[in-house]
Amino acid sequence: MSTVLCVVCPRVNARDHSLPRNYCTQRRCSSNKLSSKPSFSSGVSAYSRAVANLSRSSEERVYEVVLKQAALVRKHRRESELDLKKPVENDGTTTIDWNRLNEAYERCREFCADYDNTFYLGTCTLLMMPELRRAFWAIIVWCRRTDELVDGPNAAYTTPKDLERWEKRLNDIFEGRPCDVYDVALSDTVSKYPIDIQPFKDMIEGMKLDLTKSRYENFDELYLYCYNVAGTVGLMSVPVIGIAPKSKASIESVYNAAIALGIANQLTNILRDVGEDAIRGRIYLPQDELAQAGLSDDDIFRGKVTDKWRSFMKGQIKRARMFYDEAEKGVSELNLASRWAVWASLLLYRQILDAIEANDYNNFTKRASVAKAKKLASLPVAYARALMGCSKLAKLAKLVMRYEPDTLA
Ligand SMILES: CC(C)=CCC/C(C)=C/CC/C(C)=C/CC/C(C)=C/[C@@H]1[C@@H](COP(=O)(O)OP(=O)(O)O)[C@]1(C)CC/C=C(\C)CC/C=C(\C)CCC=C(C)C
Ligand SMILES: [Mn+2]
Repeated sequence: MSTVLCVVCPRVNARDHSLPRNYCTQRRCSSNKLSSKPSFSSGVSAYSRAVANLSRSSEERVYEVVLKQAALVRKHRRESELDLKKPVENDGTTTIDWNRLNEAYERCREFCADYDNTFYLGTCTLLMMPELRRAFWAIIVWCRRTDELVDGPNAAYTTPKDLERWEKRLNDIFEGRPCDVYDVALSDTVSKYPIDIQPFKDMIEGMKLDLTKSRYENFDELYLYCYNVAGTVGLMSVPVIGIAPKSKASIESVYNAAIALGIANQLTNILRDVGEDAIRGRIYLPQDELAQAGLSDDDIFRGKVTDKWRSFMKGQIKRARMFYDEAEKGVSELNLASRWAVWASLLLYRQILDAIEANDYNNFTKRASVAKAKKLASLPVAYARALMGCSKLAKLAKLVMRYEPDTLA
C-alpha cells in the first residue's frame, strides 16, 4: 500500500505510520487544495444536524471551525482594504478610556507574571512586539482562568452551571460588555483582531469534559479533547499574529497548522503527566490503543515501566512529533515579527518529549523537564528558524540542538 500524504495533515496510512487508523479524511487532497465539504447547515432540521454531528469524525468537526475562522479573516481583510482607501473618521461619539484600557492590560501582564508557569509570559513578552504581547496577555489570562475553573484549587466546587455562566460572560466580552478588568482587555483585543468566539466556546466545552469524563475510548475522542483545550489556542493566536502578506498558503492550512501546534502541546502535556493524572483518577491515553498494547488502567495505576509500556510510549511520542511536524509547516507562513516566539514555544515544548525518552519512559514518578541551558540554547535556534525557514542554517541549528556534551565527553 502506498503512503498518501496530505499536505495539511501528516496523519497518514495506519500501516505506514503505526497509527490506529487513517485519520486523513477524503475531503483533504494531496495538492493542498481543499475539496468541497459536506454541508450540514441550511435547510436541515436540528435533529438531522445532531445525527450528522454524531457521524462526523472529530477532525471534520474541527475543520468546520477552521472554515468559519478563515471566513472571518477574509472578511476582515476585505474591510481593511476598504478602510485603507477611505479612512473612517472618528465622529466623536466613541470615547475610549485609554487609562482604563492600559490598566486592564497591565493587570493581565501581572496575572501572567504571578502565575506559576511563566513560560507563555516569557515567550510572548520577550519575543513579541508590544501591541501583540498585550493581546496575548489578555488571551492567556482568559485561558488560564478557564482552566482554573476545572483544575484550580476550587475546581471541586465547579459545576457545569458555572461553566454555562462563564460562557454567558464570554458572550458579553464579545459584545463589548466586559465584567471585570481582565475582561476589559480581552474585549478590546477581540474587537481589534478578527477572532471568532467559537474557539473560546470550544475551550469551555473541553473544560466541561474534564468535569465529566476521565477516560478516552480512542484517539478520535482524545483528538477532540486536545483540540478543545489546546488547539483552540492556536485559533485564537493566529488572528493576532497575522499571516505574512507574501504567504501563498491557504488561510485554512495555516489555521490547521496552528491547531496542530496546540494539539502537539497538549499531547506532550498528557504524556508528561501520566502519573500525576492517574493520581487524580484521569487517564487520557486512548483505551483501545492501551488494550492493543496489552496494557490496562491497572498497569498505569501500578506505574511500573515495562517493555510493553516503553513500546506503547514510543508510538505515542511518535504521534505527538507528527503534530509538531505539521505545525512547523505553518510557522513560516506567519508574520515575520512573531515567528521567533512561535518557534521558541514549539522547540521548547517539543523537547519535553526528548526528556521523557531520557527518563527511560518513566512518566509515572519522574517529571520530564528541560534544563535551563537547553531552553536558552533553543532561543537562537528559534531565531535562526524564524529568519531562514527551512534553510541550511535551520538544519545546522537542529544539529546544534542535538549536541549533547555529556555523550561526547
Ligand atoms: C501556524 C502556527 C503553527 C501558528 C502558531 C499558533 C500558536 C501561537 C499556537 C499556540 C499553541 C499553544 C501554546 C497552545 C497551548 C496548549 C496548552 C498547553 C493548553 C493548556 C490547556 C490545559 O492543559 P492542562 O490542564 O493539562 O495543563 P496545565 O497543567 O494546567 O498547564 C491549557 C492550560 C489551556 C490554557 C492555555 C494557556 C494558558 C496558554 C495560552 C497561550 C497563549 C495564548 C500564547 C501562545 C502564543 C505563543 C507565541 C506561544
Ligand atoms: Mn490545567
